[in-house]
Parts: sequence; structure tokens; C-alpha cells
Amino acid sequence: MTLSSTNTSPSQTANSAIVFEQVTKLYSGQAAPALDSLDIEVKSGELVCLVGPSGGGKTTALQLVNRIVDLTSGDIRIGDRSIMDIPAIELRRTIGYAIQQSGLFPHYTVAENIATVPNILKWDKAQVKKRTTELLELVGFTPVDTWLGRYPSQLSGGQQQRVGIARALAADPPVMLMDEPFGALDPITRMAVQDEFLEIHRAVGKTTLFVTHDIDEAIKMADRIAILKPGGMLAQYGTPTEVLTQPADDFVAEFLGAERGLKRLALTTVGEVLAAKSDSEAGLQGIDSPRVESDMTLREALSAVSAAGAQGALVMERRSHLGEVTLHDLVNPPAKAMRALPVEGAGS
Ligand SMILES: Nc1ncnc2c1ncn2[C@@H]1O[C@H](COP(=O)(O)OP(=O)(O)OP(=O)(O)O)[C@@H](O)[C@H]1O
Repeated sequence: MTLSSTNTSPSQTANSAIVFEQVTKLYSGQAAPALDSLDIEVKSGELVCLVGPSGGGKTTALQLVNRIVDLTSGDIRIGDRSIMDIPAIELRRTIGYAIQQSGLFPHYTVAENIATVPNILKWDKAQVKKRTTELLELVGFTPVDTWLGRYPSQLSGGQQQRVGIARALAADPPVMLMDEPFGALDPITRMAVQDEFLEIHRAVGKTTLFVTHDIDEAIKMADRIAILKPGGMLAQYGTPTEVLTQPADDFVAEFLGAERGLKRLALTTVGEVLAAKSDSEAGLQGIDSPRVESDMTLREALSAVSAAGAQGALVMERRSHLGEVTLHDLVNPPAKAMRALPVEGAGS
């Protein structure tokens, strides 16, 4: 993937925070709101995942931002402007929107699909061609010429979703809305596309609101996670580490599920546990302990220890021996290690 050729526009430095202020949506004919008094701020350049049970209002929240759905009350601001002060068509041109079904036009080629918004904006031909090439490289379609003339039906599901993401990025919008964009992918392709998207996100830094059913995806991708509960109320808004380690209530704890312990283990590295252990704690006795690198997650280290049938592991950084962790340390990491977790650690 070539990132260097992708221009970032002044939009990335401008304030493109999305602020929900007491946002309520009651669909006509419905007794209860789909979204109830939602207050969240997605800071400029941040990636926020919306998760929650089916019917919790995630898609509604997204579609309120680009005014596919109208607000019942409250306000949404992008930067300093209320979305109500921006004509809907103009608003949609400044927001990239990627959805599960990829939404590609079947009778347009890949190039024509990506160029949809630039063409509406009447960019000149050379500029459109340059941007299309850049974006195809960005989402991993090289050599670009092989792909430009293909139709969506000639692409795999994963490739269609990549083109959908390229199309959403085409006019360099400061804000991206993504509704289960990887939902149709098999697990292996999904992980590859997630990695690619994260790399793109880090390179171009769009303010992104991302709906997913998959809590693992949210933990991997998000700077912060908003968990909605039935009735469209916010149950918790926090970093992946916060929601996993300090669920706000029983609903969140249950929603995150029985695997919560395992997910926590995927957020902490062996090095962090070692740093949090006090010197007075007993060292490891066994000489047959496996070696684990300090940047391994606890989940990976546990696999290594259990595969070796050992009681702990020697922690290495390259070739130097930093110390030891016991099985107990790995299963019950010290609270200090969890608190010390940086937010970025959640994505790895
Ligand atoms: N156009 C509509 N008219 C009436 N009710 C609607 C409409 N769209 C959604 N709803 C209702 O609003 C609530 C929230 O729906 P929404 O699609 O936002 O939830 P969601 O969290 O995205 O669900 P899912 O995870 O199943 O996609 C649901 O009860 C749904 O039935």
C-alpha cells in the first residue's frame, strides 16, 4: 500500500469534531425513541465505534449526521456548524459514507465509482484521475491500471468494500461515517481490511464514526467506544481499556460478554505486567519456562506458557532477560498494569 502519494488536505487540520448534543430520534408511528438524549463528542481525527444490541440506534445515530434521517430534537455539530445550517446535499458531499453492502454502482467501473463525488464537484479530469490512482494504491489495488476498468461484479466482496472505502475517501472529506463496512467479509479478509483501514486512518486522520456489531473489531479499531443500550440510551463512552476494565453497569458487562477477561488480556503486554510487579515478589523457579517477548500480549503469552505446560515464562527484550512472570501474573494481571495501559495499546 502506498501512503506517501496521498495528499492530506487542510480539512485534516480544521476542527471536524462531531458533537451530539441531547440528540433524540423518534420515528413516526413508534412509541419509543430509537435514540434518546445522546451526548457524545467525537474529537477531530478520532475513530469512535458505536456498538450495542440490534435495534439500539447505531445506524440511526450515523444517518442523523448526514441527514438521511431527520433529528427529532437536540443538535449535531460538525466543527463549529450545526448540521441543520448546512444544506443536506452539501453536507453529504463533505462526509464520506461507507456501508456494509459497499453501495457501489453496478454499471460504473471501479474508476467511475471512486470518481462519483469528485465528478459531482466538477473536478477537472486530470485531478480526478490522479485522485483515483492515489486511492486505489492506498487500498492496495496495484498495478492500478488492472483495476480501473473492472466492474463491481468482477471483484470479490472484500475488494468491493475496499473500493467502497476509496470512494468514501475520494473527495477527501474531513468526516467519515462507516456502517458495518467490513460486515460482509470472512474473518481473515476482515482482519486484513481492518489493518489496512487502521493504517489509512492513521495516515489521513479523518474524524470517523464507525458502527459495528463486533466488539472485538471495536476494541481493535476505536480510540473510544460508545455503547448504546435498547431504547437508544448511551450505556458507556470510553476507551477500549476503560469499557473492558470498568464497565459502567451490568448491561455493559453482560454485553461485553464472558470473553471480557480474555479481551482484557489482549490489551495488556507482558512488559507492562512485569513493570507493575513489585521486586519483592518471588521469581520463577522452573528452568523449563518458555521465553516470551516483553511486547507480547498476555493472551499470546498464556498460549505459549500453556503449550509448554509451564508455570510461567522468562520475559525477554530481544536477547536480554528482563525478568519472569508466573501463570498467576498472566491470568490475574496487577491492576497497576491495566491502569498504565496507553490508549494506543488497545489497537494492537
Ligand atoms: N425508518 C424507520 N421507521 C421506523 N422505525 C425505524 C426506522 N429505522 C429504524 N427504526 C427503529 O429504530 C430503532 C433503531 O434502529 P437502528 O437501525 O438505528 O438500530 P441499530 O442499532 O443500527 O440496529 P442493527 O444493529 O440491527 O442494525 C429500531 O427499533 C428500529 O426498528
